[in-house]
Amino acid sequence: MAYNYPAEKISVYLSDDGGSILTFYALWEASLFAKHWIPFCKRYNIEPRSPAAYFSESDGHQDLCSPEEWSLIREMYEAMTERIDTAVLSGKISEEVKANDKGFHEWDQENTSKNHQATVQILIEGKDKNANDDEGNVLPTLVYMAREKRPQHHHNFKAGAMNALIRVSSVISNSPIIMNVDCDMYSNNCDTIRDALCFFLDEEMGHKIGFVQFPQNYNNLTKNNIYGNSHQVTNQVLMGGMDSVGGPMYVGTGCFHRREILCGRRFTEDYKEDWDGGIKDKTQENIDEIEEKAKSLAASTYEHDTQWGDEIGIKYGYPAEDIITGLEIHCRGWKSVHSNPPRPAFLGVAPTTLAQTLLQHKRWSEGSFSIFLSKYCPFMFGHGKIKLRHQMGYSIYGLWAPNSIPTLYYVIIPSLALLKGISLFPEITSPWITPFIYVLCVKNMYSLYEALSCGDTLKGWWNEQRMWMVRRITSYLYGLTDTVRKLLGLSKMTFAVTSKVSEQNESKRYEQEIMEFGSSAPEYVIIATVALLNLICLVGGLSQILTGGRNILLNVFSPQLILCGMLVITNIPFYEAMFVRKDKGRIPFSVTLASIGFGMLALLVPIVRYNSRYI
Ligand SMILES: O=c1ccn([C@@H]2O[C@H](COP(=O)(O)OP(=O)(O)O[C@H]3O[C@H](CO)[C@@H](O)[C@H](O)[C@H]3O)[C@@H](O)[C@H]2O)c(=O)[nH]1
Ligand SMILES: [Mn+2]
Repeated sequence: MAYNYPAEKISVYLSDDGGSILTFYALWEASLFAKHWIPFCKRYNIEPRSPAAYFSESDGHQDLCSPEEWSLIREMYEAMTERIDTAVLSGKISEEVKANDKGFHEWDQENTSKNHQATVQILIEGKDKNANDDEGNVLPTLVYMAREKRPQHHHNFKAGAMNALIRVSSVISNSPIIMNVDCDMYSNNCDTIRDALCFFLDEEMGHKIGFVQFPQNYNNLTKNNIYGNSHQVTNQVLMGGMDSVGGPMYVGTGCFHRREILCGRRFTEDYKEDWDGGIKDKTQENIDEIEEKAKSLAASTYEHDTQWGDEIGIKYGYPAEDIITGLEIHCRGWKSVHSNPPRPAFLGVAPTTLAQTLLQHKRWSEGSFSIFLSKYCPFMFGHGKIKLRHQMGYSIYGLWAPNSIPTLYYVIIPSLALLKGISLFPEITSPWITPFIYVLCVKNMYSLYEALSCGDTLKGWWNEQRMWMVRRITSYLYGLTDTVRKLLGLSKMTFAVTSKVSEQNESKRYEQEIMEFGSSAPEYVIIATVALLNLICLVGGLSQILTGGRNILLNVFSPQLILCGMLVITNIPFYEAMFVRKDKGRIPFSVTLASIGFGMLALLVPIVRYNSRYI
């Protein structure tokens, strides 16, 4: 709401899929606080303009204005958050508060998060003369929306919510550009709207651009980010690279779309945006009428027998609705733009535990793989419509899930073979080893170079290598099996929302960069088994080579020894979590026990290599 942009041209919509009166109350409080906060931001040009972010990072900004004024606004903010927290704790809103706004009566009837009627409440009607801030300036329009949800109707998760928002906003503001941002992100740069509009308004290229995507950046990353969530390389290298062959993917948040494009429009060379044509002039209709009309558009049956979710709006039926929607837009002829300004446009919350990270990656890998196998496979769907390199850029994610199988092979079989004295690679002195060494060195050196040049630390890169492996043998494996199950009709699509809260000790360990396990999830058993197995194989293999005492053996087995040794070094935090750490986030004993069991089983598996001279 506090963007550096004419307020009468901004309308802000909050979609609350839970349909909670507490969320509505918080938004109502925010609408009152905005009257003081927005003029304060603009007067002193402060940044970031999310009050939560601003007050958490600055105590000493008093030199901007008089200390009294600063303290006053801060006290106002704190009093507001306290009132909201109290309401959340008690779980209800007092009658006194309810009397302030007709919107609270929407909850007079029984409402649950999965079963509730549509609610649309215009909290600030931007063009209303009474809706001014402290200094008499116009405020942006502010709307609360909870689409109707009924257990008997499928709600299509985030895509369904976005489509309801597109329709509801069409009768309230109908602005030609729609920016969307997830609930776990905030705006960090007050000039972002202007930045994005520069692309759409460009005289030469502007008419070709369908959306402007800002990267996902996080404000809670630790220095060496143990869970490999920095995404700097993806943002700068992959997205930047795609920018040169047609444009980055739509990644679901921090993105500006043309409304018409979300509604299915194809690109034509003579396309020209009608900047004022569609915008609603609200003075003729009264608010109640608009709200009623908007509610009917957010009904759970509205989309039945329509093109919504297919030809119109965000696509349904895939866990990564964003990627597929972006692909379709590109295939309809539009370009997109990757904009990565030095001051990040949006900041969000990265997962702070291993479980959250793995869950997120499971959804991404599963979503992208099911796209790859569907009629939207970038190579087929994009054939003849987008460049081959663009198709390849799209497919990197698509092949994450099947990548779990070769990775599992590489982290288990060569090590086991080492223990059993079976050689799988050419001798270290043979010229045939060159491709292996070349791939190993070049891949690692290049990824190290990329990471460092994108601002990651050396240790951060190393942690990323560990997570690279862990994600492949857990999340991606699950993504693969779940996709196959879905193909066979054994399970249905879900959208596992990533949790955004962690317990205090957990957060402390996150800040200290200590990996969080704590529960006995099956994926931890996989991680622990692989770690233990490699340790046993390394010790066993090494001692055999040493006792064998023959130079030839070392010669033959060094590739496997190097691989196994590297795995063991990568896995050090897992050994610590199993055998050294005492805190609650360690790997539970039951997991260690199970992985010892599985490790034993794996040792029993016979490995046979035909035509080998060394068995
Ligand atoms: O039934 C639902 C489920 C989710 N959401 C919203 O969807 C957003 C994304 O969910 P989140 O749990 O934050 O998922 P992430 O793992 O962070 O999502 C990433 O990946 C998704 C695709 O898988 C994209 O849609 C997101 O934009 C992108 O941030 C949030 O704002 C949710 O409120 C809904 O509105 N309704
Ligand atoms: Mn998110």
